[in-house]
Amino acid sequence: MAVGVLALQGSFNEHIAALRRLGVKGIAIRKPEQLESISSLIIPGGESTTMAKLAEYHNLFPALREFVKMGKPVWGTCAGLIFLANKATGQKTGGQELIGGLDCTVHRNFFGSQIQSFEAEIPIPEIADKEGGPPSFRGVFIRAPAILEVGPGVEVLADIPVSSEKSSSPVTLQGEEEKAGSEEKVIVAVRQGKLLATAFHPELTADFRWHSYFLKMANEAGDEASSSSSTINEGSSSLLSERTPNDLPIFQ
Ligand SMILES: NC(=O)CC[C@H](N)C(=O)O
Repeated sequence: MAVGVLALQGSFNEHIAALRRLGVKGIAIRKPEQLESISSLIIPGGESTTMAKLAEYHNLFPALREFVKMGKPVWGTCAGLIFLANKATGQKTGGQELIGGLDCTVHRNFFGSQIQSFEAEIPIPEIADKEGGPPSFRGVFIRAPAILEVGPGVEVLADIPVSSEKSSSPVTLQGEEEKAGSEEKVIVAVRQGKLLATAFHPELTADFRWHSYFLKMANEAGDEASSSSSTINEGSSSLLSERTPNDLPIFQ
C-alpha cells in the first residue's frame, strides 16, 4: 500500500514522519501522474489559498478530483479539510479552488487568526473505540477551520464546544466553563465513506491514532478492491512504541 502526502506546502514532512513511525512509507506528491502510483492520500495543513495556487500551477486539481471520485481514501487535515469540502466560507477575496467531494461547509478561519490558535482535549469516541487509548485526543488548532454543516452521509467523529456569543473563542473542555447541554458545539472531525477530515493537526502530536485509523481505512479500501498487500496491522501500536524517534523533536 502506497500512501501519498500532498507535498506542495504545509506540514507534509510531519505527516510523512508520523507514517514512518507506523512503519509505512509516505510518498511526497507534487505531480498529477504521481497519483497513479498511490492508493491513498493525505492532504496536510498549511495555508489553503497558497496550496490551491500551487496545486493549480502544477495542474493537480483534475487528478485530485478524479482520485476522490474513484473512492480512494483521502484524509485532509486543517487546510486539507478545506480542500476537500464542497463549500468554504471566509475565503480570501477572489476565493480559491477546492477539490470537493466532502459534503460539508467549512469556515476557513473559524477560530480566528494565528494568535487565536489553541490546543484542546477533544472527545474521540469512535477513534478510541477502534484504536484504543484514552477517550480524548489533544487537538492542535492552528488558524483552524471548523465544519459548519454536514450532509446526511457524513459521520461526525469529533466536535468541541464554543461560546455561543463569540464563536472565535473556544471554551475549554476541562474546567468550570463546561456546562452540559448549554454550550454550542462545532464539528472538527468527520468521515464520509473513504474521506476523513480533521480541523486540527494530529501530525503535530505523538498520538498516532488518527494516522493508524486512516491507514486501516485505506487498507479496508485496498481489500475491497481486492488489491495487494497491507503494511499496517493490529500490531502497529506496539511497533510504534519499539521504534526510536529518528526525525522531528515533536515526536519525542
Ligand atoms: N493550519 C492550517 O492548515 C490553517 C488553514 C487556514 N485556515 C487556511 O485557510 O488555509
